[in-house]
Amino acid sequence: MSRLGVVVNPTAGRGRGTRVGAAVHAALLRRGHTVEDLSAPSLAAATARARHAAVTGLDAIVVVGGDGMVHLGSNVVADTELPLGIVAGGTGNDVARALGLPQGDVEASVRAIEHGLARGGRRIDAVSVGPPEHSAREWFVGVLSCGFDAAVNARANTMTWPRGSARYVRALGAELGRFVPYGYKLTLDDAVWESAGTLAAVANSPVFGGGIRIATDARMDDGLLDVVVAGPFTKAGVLQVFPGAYRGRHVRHPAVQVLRTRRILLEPDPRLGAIPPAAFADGERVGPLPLLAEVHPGALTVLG
Ligand SMILES: Nc1ncnc2c1ncn2[C@@H]1O[C@H](COP(=O)(O)OP(=O)(O)OP(=O)(O)O)[C@@H](O)[C@H]1O
Repeated sequence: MSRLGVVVNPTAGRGRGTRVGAAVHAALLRRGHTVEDLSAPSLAAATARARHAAVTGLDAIVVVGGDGMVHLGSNVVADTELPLGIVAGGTGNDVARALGLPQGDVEASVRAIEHGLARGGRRIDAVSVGPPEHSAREWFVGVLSCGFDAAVNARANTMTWPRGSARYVRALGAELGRFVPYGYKLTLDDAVWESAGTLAAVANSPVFGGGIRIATDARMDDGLLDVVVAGPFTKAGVLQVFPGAYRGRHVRHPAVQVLRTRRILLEPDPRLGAIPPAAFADGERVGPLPLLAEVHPGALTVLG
């Protein structure tokens, strides 16, 4: 039987988090595990609690929620031997989906976690990111983006209505009205991409934004990042290409390129276009460019 630190996001899945969290606790206790509740009123407070508990001899950290909770868990256990269990109960479960983990099914998630505890878990890549001039880094496991979608995400976070995906549609309309192409300089292992552009996404996993297949060939255990860049679309072009991205069709567009690298320096280039929006990774705000991101092969152990 294991000693598990469980972090629940009460707001995940449109407010269903508390109920799902209670079901996870009950299921783990029923199966004889010791459960330590590490949930807190905010993401930052929950991260701090989980970090503190991680050094007290837990067998795993288990997060309950969406991609934001996977982000939290990754930032606690990446580059350590402590494994991460995921009970996917968010509105966006892109990382769980990419890993083939159950979604919205507590019993199946608990079985997957126990399977991982018994078999030792699965190693996947994690990505460190931070300002190039400082050594401070945070981790992500899904996709980092500093393109148009990041501007939409930031705008949606300032809105209180409507709820769910309708909020993103409203934010998209608002951002499209003021959209001008951004100026980028991206320095990869073997190439430099300097261009006006609409999209710059650094993908460790193939899907983000609640099902957008941004980097169809990205693998979470290949030691590589798939960098998806798109040239300067018009507003009409954005509207034309965006819906196809849910099926990964955008990569066929001549203005879209997919590059591969282990390390990438993302910088604004004001000569080429507007300052790109602050980056989001796993749906959480990271910060403005410049940013340096680097993949760490096998740095995260996931149960399941
Ligand atoms: N007590 C809390 N613990 C953790 N995260 C919280 C808490 N309260 C609010 N949040 C917020 O919840 C967001 C993450 O939600 P998560 O990804 O787990 O679920 P979700 O339903 O998929 O969310 P969304 O679709 O809104 O991104 C974070 O941005 C975080 O700031």
